[in-house]
Amino acid sequence: MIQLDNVSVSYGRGERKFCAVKDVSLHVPKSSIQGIIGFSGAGKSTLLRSINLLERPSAGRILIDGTDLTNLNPAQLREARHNIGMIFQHFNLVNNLTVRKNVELALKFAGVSRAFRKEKARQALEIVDLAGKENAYPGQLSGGQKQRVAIARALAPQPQILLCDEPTSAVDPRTTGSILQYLKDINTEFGITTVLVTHEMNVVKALADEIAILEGGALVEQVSTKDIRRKNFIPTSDIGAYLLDDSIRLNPTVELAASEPVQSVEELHHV
Ligand SMILES: Nc1ncnc2c1ncn2[C@@H]1O[C@H](COP(=O)(O)OP(=O)(O)OP(=O)(O)O)[C@@H](O)[C@H]1O
Repeated sequence: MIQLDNVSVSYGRGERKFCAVKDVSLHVPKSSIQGIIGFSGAGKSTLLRSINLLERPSAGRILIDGTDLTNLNPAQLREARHNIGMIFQHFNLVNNLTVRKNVELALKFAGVSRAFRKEKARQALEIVDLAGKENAYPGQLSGGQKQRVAIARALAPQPQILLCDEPTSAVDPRTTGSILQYLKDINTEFGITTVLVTHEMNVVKALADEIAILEGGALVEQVSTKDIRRKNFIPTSDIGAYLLDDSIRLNPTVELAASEPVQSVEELHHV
């Protein structure tokens, strides 16, 4: 279970201080899928990254199964993060490591023995149907396969929570369907609580149980996909209205891209 209590996140200091997430409270029940949507710059990624403290809130609490992550010391936080997997828009694979070594990364950082790592990586790659690709390098894979490796990497430590930052934005529309299916199957089979940031209305409706709408860093609306399907949803925000149209993608400029380098050492440790 994830509980965000009055979370705010700021960037910069003094006169340059900018509040990217403003006083957001959100409850994500165990084993559910929470979508987060909003226009570009609304604070979606910042909010998602605050859940594992990749962005530390300037105010509020992040409770995971009742433990407030903002109160933990660095060693405790590292331990807590083993329970939280993360996948990124541009996969963040390490290009000079094989698929298997990429999947083993989080386990290696956790000090897991080589034999156990290998077995966990094998199991995780099986889940995403990449059992034959252990020795391939990321450069030899399609975008969809790279994202499946990233999913396997996030799953290998058997987390209870999976954070997904635009997981289908950098793959073609046909591949999007298969990535969504893997995420859905993983949620159903392992009961992993999933938080999904996306621009794509059809993606969030296909996957999420609940959808939170952010505008200017604030949570302006929350709706269940069940209510949308039953036509029980009367939107009060612009984006809420877009939810009724499957063809809309809030940020059409996202490029179908090859993988980008890992963005920070902390991120690399948190895969
Ligand atoms: N590291 C940073 N330093 C300063 N400002 C930042 C930083 N990261 C994000 N921001 C700003 O915070 C705001 C929210 O950014 P964020 O990436 O969370 O939005 P988003 O909704 O995920 O956008 P997008 O859909 O374009 O990815 C934006 O105005 C952005 O410019």
